[in-house]
Amino acid sequence: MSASPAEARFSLSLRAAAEPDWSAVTGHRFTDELIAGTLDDAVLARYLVQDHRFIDAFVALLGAAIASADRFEARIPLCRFAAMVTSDENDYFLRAFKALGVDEAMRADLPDHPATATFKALMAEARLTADYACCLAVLVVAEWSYLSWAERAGGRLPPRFEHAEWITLHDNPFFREFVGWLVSELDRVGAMLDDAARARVEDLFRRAVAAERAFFDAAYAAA
Ligand SMILES: Cc1ncc(CO)c(N)n1
Repeated sequence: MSASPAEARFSLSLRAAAEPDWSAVTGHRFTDELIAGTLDDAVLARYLVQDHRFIDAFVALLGAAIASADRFEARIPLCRFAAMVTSDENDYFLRAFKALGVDEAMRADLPDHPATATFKALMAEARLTADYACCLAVLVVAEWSYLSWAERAGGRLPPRFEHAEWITLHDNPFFREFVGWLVSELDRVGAMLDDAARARVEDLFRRAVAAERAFFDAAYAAA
């Protein structure tokens, strides 16, 4: 996944340091039920309303990564990914809201769950560093963790599109290649950091994994 084994160790060590939260995210009950097609509609609706707001802050963070990347070769995959999220993925949200009977008034009335607020604040913090490595740390957690749970479906998809498409959006050749590149990019940039900068990346990475776990947990909290 990375240019050299020495660089590869940075992302793997970040992931290992984020246990047990990393495994709690990638093996979360939400993902098990999604893959099995047994996820409760109210849980999915609650999750998607909050996640659409996550995506807003996430696209802004992608923009900061695009702006702070050290070379044009890095801006290209980030731009392509931003284009996918704001087209195919946003379209999925709108169709899923319709299928689940979630209208715009309901979406507007629901407050941010504390888990959403925490995650949005973390993404804003990373974005406002205007530092490529810090932006990458949070992006890598979001995309690598989602690829990891989506891969567990192993190509067997549940019948309803609300479930199946949320899996395939996070496990398809384009997404797999992007996540592989994103992780190798964190390894490349991480190899150039001093100890203090490395510690900042580690801190953001670990807090992002904890935020992912709390975000899935929140979907099961009473409305
Ligand atoms: C909370 C969360 N993390 C990661 C992703 C993947 O982009 C997502 N859609 N939502």
